[in-house]
Amino acid sequence: MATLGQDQVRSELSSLPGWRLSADGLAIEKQFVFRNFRAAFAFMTASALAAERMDHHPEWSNVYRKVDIRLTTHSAGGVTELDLKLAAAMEEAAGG
Ligand SMILES: C[C@H](O)[C@H](O)[C@H]1CNC2=NC(N)=NC(=O)C2=N1
Repeated sequence: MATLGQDQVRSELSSLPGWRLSADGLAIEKQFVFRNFRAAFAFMTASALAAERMDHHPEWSNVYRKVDIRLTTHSAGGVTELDLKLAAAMEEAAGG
């Protein structure tokens, strides 16, 4: 799958609140902050199921009620439509 240009990524991110292009320009990123660990982990579970359905997987870490996420398409070496789709699925999983 083809990588998207930085201008295209920025324009598509306007409909994904809190998401930004990474400093290296190769990924999109967001930190989610939940009410507590239970809510953070429920979000991760729902996101993991969406990721499996899409066969597209996040780089992420969790500390207590925060989840830091970086989405990139490893096989393409940058951001593709799949990353934007997974970000949208994660917004859904977060109740957005
Ligand atoms: C074989 C399998 O489809 C690939 O390894 C998939 C799995 N999940 C993936 N996830 C992400 N983020 N990038 C990939 O290139 C990727 N490749």
